[in-house]
Amino acid sequence: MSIRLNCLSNMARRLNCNFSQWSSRVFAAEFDSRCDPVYFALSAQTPAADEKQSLLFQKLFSQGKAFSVHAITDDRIQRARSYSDLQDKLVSALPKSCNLLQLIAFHPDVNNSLVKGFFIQDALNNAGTENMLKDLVKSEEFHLCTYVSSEDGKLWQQCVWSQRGKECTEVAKHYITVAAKPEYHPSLLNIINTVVYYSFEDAYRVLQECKECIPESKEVLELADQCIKNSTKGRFPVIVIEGLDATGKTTLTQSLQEILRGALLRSPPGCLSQWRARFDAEPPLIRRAFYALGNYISACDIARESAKSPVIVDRYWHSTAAYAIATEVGGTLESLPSSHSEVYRWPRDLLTPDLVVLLTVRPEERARRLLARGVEKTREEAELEANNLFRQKVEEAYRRIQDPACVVIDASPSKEEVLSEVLLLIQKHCNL
Ligand SMILES: Nc1ncnc2c1ncn2[C@@H]1O[C@H](COP(=O)(O)OP(=O)(O)O)[C@@H](O)[C@H]1O
Ligand SMILES: Nc1ccn([C@H]2C[C@H](O)[C@@H](COP(=O)(O)OP(=O)(O)O)O2)c(=O)n1
Repeated sequence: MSIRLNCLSNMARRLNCNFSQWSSRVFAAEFDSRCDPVYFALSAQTPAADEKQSLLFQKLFSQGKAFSVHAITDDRIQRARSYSDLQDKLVSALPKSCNLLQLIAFHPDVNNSLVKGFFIQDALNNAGTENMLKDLVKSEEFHLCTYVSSEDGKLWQQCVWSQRGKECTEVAKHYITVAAKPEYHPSLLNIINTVVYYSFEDAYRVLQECKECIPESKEVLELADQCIKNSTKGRFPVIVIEGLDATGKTTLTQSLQEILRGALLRSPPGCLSQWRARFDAEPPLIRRAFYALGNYISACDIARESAKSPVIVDRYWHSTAAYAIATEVGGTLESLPSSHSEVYRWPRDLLTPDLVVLLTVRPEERARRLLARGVEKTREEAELEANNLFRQKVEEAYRRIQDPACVVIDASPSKEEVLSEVLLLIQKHCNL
């Protein structure tokens, strides 16, 4: 399957089709995270027939029958939750003959314009699939589109369906043309303040908007209300240890705590543990706001403790931003925002540590440690293991975060060697 799809996106590039102008929303159908999506746009006017385009669209839309679905509400919380629900419904209800892909719609270069949806190819063109999707539209939270060709198969149109009274009716129809690949992967449009938050207020606002649908938000907000805004560091150093799971953070932070006679803290802080699973089950918009607030709550503890002793912190803002960016950005390492992108900047109102150490471990060694530990993996960690690419993206995002940037340590050697290397670093950076 991936070979066929790979061919498809390469084909769009090779064909050098006549690209439509970006006046309208552009759609990107993502077939495989390792290659570019196929980009297409809509046009009210009949485009000139183009052999190459029709060939590409035939492959895209006529593998049996093609559909797309996306949530349409303006409420960002409801839209994010509807998208998650829709994914669960589609995964469980679609027949095996269907291929479920991610489809995103966006206005190039317009921040926060990205809307996530799904593209469905039904190889067997089951009537049941179409009826099931039309049923979904009844909730009025979603738009359903079907794709039809002209009789000669040269032109393709997207038909939009909506529930009108008892009937699911076609409400609009547009021609489809190939669109140029944008300079940046469209997922970058939705990082700032959608999955990575750069101020207490921005993260706080998201949970405020969730108070009705997620009652636990109120309790998290109450804890956030108690934390002192813009808390500042005491006179002792604050050292953050970062890295993927099983890179040795727990082992190292415990040793550092003993040797430096310091305080050991973590983000998210213990007071949020009871709600972590609840927010982990929510879409990224909400889940990442929870972790962002966790950092501000931890910052209060760090400020207090660093007045008394050195502070060692197990995960902090680097983790929050790196996982969020890597999850949000589709495609390969090249799709990550470039090194100087503003997405890697540190939030101005968050307490800054003196040193951030990133532990990296060779993939084979990390797999060995995970296996030896024998704990049940979180869904995300299972994905990390299955998806080497995702792991690389998280690590690369860690490395790109600035002010403070992290110091990268190879944590594959023995515990003792890793500890002494980090102690040397601490001496150098923190005057200890
Ligand atoms: N330097 C090291 N060499 C070999 N094994 C290690 C090393 N550091 C940690 N481990 C082992 O690897 C596993 C994961 O370490 P842990 O500290 O729990 O990682 P994390 O907190 O990053 O998930 C544990 O079983 C631990 O004993
Ligand atoms: N400060 C933090 C800490 C964790 N996170 C998120 C990032 C990932 O989605 C998970 C990783 O957590 P996980 O439970 O695997 O971490 P541990 O290694 O067990 O500490 O939590 C965060 O966003 N911000």
